[in-house]
Amino acid sequence: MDLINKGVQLIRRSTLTKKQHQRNLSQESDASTQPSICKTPSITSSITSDDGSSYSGGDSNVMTPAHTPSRNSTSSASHIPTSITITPATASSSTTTTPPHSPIPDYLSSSPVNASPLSPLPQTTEQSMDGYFSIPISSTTENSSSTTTVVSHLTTAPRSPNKGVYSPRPIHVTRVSTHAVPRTKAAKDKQRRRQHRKLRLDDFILKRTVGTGSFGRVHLAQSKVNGKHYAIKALDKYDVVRLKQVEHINNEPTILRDVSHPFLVNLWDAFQDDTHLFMVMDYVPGGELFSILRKQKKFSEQAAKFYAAEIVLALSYLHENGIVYRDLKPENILIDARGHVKLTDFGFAKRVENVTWTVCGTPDYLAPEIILSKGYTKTVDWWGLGVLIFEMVVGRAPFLDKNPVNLYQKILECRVDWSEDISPDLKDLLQNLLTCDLEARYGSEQVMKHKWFDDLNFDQVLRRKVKPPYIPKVKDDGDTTCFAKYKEPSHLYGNVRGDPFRSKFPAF
Ligand SMILES: Nc1ncnc2c1ncn2[C@@H]1O[C@H](COP(=O)(O)OP(=O)(O)OP(=O)(O)O)[C@@H](O)[C@H]1O
Repeated sequence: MDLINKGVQLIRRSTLTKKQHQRNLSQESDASTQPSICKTPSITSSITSDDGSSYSGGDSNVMTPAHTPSRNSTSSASHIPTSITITPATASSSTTTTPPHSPIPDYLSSSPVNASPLSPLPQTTEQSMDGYFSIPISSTTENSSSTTTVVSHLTTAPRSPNKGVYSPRPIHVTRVSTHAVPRTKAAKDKQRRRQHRKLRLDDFILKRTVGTGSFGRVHLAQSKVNGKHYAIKALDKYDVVRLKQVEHINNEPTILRDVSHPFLVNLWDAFQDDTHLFMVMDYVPGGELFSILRKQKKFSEQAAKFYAAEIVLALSYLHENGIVYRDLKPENILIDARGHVKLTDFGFAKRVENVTWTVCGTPDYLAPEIILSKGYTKTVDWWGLGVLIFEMVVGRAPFLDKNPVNLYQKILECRVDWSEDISPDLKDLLQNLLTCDLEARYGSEQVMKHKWFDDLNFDQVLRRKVKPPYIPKVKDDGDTTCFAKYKEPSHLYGNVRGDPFRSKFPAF
C-alpha cells in the first residue's frame, strides 16, 4: 500500500507540474464536434524514493517536468469523413501459426521505406501515393565494397524557392556504406538510409506545420533534389535541455535508425543546427488515427481489429529487437496513403535488457506497474494495446476520471468501466491485456492466437494484404488535408548563435 501511495503521489506531482501545459482538443476551433476523448499529453518522470534517492536503471535521475505537448492546431483536418465504411478484412480465415520474427523477411518487397531525400527520381519511375518507390539510391550499386562519389544525372533547372516550387538540380551524393550485400529487406532499408551524406535543412523547402509536440513541430518538407515530400520534426534544443529530456530525445533517432518495419515510420536522418534538432522522416499523409477516431466516435470491432493487428506486429517487432515503445495511443498512430498504420513518436522508446523504471507515457494509458514505481518491461506495451483497442471500440478510455489520483487508483485496481459494445471474445482478450497480474498478461504470441483475431491472418497483415477499413483521400504525396491547421511560427530556423548544447545530442 505504501508503494501505491508513493506511486500515486509521484504521478500527482508529475501531473500537476505539467498541468499548465496541458492542452486538449477543446482548444481547437471545431471543439463542438469532439467526442469524449481528448488528446492526452505524454508525461515522464523518474522514480524517486522517499529519501530522495533515485532507483537505478531509470532513464534519468531527476524528477522531470512533463513531456508537455502544445498542439496549437487551429482547425481540424478537413478530409476525414464523419463516417467510414468499414470493410471486413479480406484475409483468409486461417490463423497465423508462426508469428513473424525480426528481421523483416525478404518477401516484403513492397518496402515501406521511401526514396531518400537525396535520391533523384528517374523519369520513368512513377510516384506512388503511399510513398513507395522502387528505385535504387542514386547510381550506386548495392554490393559495391568501396566508397564512391557519384553525381546524379538530373539536369539543372531554375528553382523558385520562395514559392516552394520544385525543380530538380544536380547533387553530389557520397556513398558511405562499404558493407557487404545486405541479406534481408530490413538490412537493405537500413543500408539505403546510410547511403547519402548527412542531410541538412538546406536540402528541403520547408512547408506548413502538420503537427506540434512538446519541444517543437513537424513540418511537411519537400526535397530540393527529387521533389518528394518528407516530414521534418524540429525540436528546440533549449526546451529539451530545460525540460531534462536530453536522453529521451537522443533515444528517438538512435532507435529509429535501427529499425525497419512496414508499420513503423521511417527515419532518413537526424541533424542539428545551433538552436534546433531535426529528424527527417517519410511523410505519412493520412493523418492521425486519433483524428479518424474522433470524427467516427468509435470503430466497429472489425475496423479496430485491423488497426490492432498492425500495431501488434509493430510492437512484436520492437520487442524482438529489445525495444519497448511506451507511448501507445491513437495520436501516435499515423495512417499512410493506403490506410495502413505507421507508428511514430519514439521519444519514449527505449532499449531494455531487463527492466526499466522511468515513469513515462500518457495518463490514460499508464500501466499499473509504471504507476507503482515497479521495474517494468515490454508488458507495458501490451497493457497499452488493451487500452487502445478498448478506446477504438468504445470511443473512450477504459479508465477515466477527471482527478488524476482517482484515475491512477482505478488503473491500479484494474477497475475497467466495461461497455455493452464489447463482444465476449474481445472482452476476454481485453481482460487478459488489462490485468495487473504481469504473469497472466498476454504477450505477442497469445494475442495473435486469441480467438478475437481468428478471422485475420497475420502473415497477410504483415504483407499489407488486408484491406484497410478507411483509405484517406490524398491527391499527392504532399497532401496535408488530413492534418489539422496550425499557427505557423513567425521566424523559422537557421539562427546562428553560440551553441552550448551541441555535444549533448550525439544522435543528431
Ligand atoms: N512522419 C510523419 N508524417 C506526418 N505527420 C507526422 C509525422 N510525424 C509526426 N507527425 C505529426 O506531428 C505530430 C507530432 O509528432 P510527434 O508526436 O512525433 O512529436 P512530439 O514532439 O514527440 O510530440 P509529443 O510531445 O506529443 O510526444 C504527430 O502527432 C503527427 O500528427
